[in-house]
Amino acid sequence: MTVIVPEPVLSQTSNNNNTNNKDSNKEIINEEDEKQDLKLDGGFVVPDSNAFGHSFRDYEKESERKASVEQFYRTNHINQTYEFAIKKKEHYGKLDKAVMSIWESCELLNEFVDESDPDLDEPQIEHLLQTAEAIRRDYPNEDWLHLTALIHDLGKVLLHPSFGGEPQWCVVGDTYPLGCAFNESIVHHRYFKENPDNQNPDYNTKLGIYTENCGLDKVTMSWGHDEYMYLVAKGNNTTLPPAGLFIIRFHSFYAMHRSGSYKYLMDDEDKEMLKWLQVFNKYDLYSKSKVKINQEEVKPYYLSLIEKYFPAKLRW
Ligand SMILES: O[C@H]1[C@H](O)[C@@H](O)[C@H](O)[C@@H](O)[C@H]1O
Ligand SMILES: [Fe+2]
Ligand SMILES: [Fe+2]
Repeated sequence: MTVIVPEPVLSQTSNNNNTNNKDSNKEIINEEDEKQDLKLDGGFVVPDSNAFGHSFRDYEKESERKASVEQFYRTNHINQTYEFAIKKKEHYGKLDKAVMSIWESCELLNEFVDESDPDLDEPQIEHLLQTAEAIRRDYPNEDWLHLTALIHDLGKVLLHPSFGGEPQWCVVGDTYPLGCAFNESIVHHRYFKENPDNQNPDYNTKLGIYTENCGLDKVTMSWGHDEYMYLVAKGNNTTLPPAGLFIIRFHSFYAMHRSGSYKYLMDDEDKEMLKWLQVFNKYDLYSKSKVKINQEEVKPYYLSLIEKYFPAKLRW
């Protein structure tokens, strides 16, 4: 079956006069890229500040979450090695941990707050619904995008005891390639100094074990909820289009989709898919708020999408 994914809507008149939307988080965002992003946002108005009154993704700003988020990234950066990620992928790729519907696993996320996130301290299910509902408003005809948004963070069920009760440092947070040098645009980059791969001459060069433009599909990313949910979706034969799978798999790879690093690992198809990921990212990031979605009201719509794109029960 061929699934045709339309081009992202290029809104001619961006209704966004907000010049204050650059995250002051040391991410190098090129002006041109930023302008292009805004045209791609389908009309979404980027808020000035997060629920704590700060700019989004500001990892240096003093706040009630700063110290714990930094501690999170320290542990993450020291422990995510190439070998570690390969082992986790093999282990979880078996999909023998649980059999469960998509909605059941959404509900499991009710109890978790993401320790890596400076912008949100609400249970994860709120974030899933906020993202999906925001993107649905601006892209009413792309139902695959609504479902992608609903499930993009579902891999965080790895935190749950019935999935192995993994610690936060290998489930949440931004992701990055392993087996090659850590790029400086990665949040709290300095903590990689203590990562053993940083000393390994096979892994600490620009390309490391990869070849120029080999394609992200060939790259082993740090282990977390993105890769896990990708494996679950693929392994259960979802009919979501490739762009949906790409969003799920790389939405935490901010060094690539926001800072423009690691282009040398991408192939032409990745560059095509990136357009949709950048559309999605606006909603993923800027819909984070204290506003609650009425779950019971929207549930029937999402159940119908789940039924369209997934089997009733999935192997996890
Ligand atoms: O803290 C957040 C959160 O864990 C998200 O789910 C992830 O996708 C982001 O990359 C990360 O910055
Ligand atoms: Fe995520
Ligand atoms: Fe998210």
